Amino acid sequence: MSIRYRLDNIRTTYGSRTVLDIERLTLHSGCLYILTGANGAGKSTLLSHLALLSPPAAGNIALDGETVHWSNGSLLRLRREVTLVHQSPYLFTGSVATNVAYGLKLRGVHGDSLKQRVEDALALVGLPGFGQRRSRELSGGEAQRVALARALALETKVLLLDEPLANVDRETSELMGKIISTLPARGTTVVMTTHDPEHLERLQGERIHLVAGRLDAPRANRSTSFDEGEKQPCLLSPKPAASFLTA
Ligand SMILES: Nc1ncnc2c1ncn2[C@@H]1O[C@H](COP(=O)(O)OP(=O)(O)OP(=O)(O)O)[C@@H](O)[C@H]1O
Repeated sequence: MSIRYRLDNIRTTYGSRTVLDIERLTLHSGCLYILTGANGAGKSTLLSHLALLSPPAAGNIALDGETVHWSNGSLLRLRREVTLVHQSPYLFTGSVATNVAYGLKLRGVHGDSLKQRVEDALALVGLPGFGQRRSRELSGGEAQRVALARALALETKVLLLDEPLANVDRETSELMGKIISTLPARGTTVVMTTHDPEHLERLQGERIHLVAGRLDAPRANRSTSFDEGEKQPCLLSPKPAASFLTA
């Protein structure tokens, strides 16, 4: 059991308007969190903080016990532990394989190992053999799955998904839901947003509910708030697999 994120006294403002105000939020390794809330409640803003892409106006974020310093070289290193998949993910012109390989190449993966990880990731999202397809010729649902494959290939400690199941058909949604559900058992911290109550039921994650930028009903977020000695109910696996793509 380990604490992945600890957020303290987070306040985010746009002009004079406070859009996020979170006193304490603790997220663990090996957990799936479902982030809910009405339009404008602050879900994407919270995801962008967790992705370490934008700093809050005030407050502290620690990832794996390391406080994030927003202007320091360690930020890039910490960012590599986190992958954010946007609701309308951007795929580069070119092949699907080029897209999936992109982040891996940046991390120094090349040759046969790169090829294998790309193929494995595509197979995982149910698109085996799609590597040579042109990304611009994909349907919306296929593009969404390629974006998920690109994220999964990186095997980061944290996967943040902004409405990953919103624009896909039921079959794809069920497939992606199943894939997402397997990740916590491998040690990954997954945070995904949804507006669909069915996903809450189906994915069985720990719910984080935002109302106008604040955590709603502390009881609903009980398991996300760490108190010494409190049982952590969402810890699924004490031993993350070395590589889930080959597991
Ligand atoms: N760049 C920005 N400038 C000004 N206000 C912003 C900006 N980005 C977000 N906001 C405001 O911050 C609040 C939270 O927005 P956010 O996108 O985090 O909500 P959300 O819960 O993700 O909404 P949705 O479900 O519609 O995607 C909203 O009131 C939004 O208008």
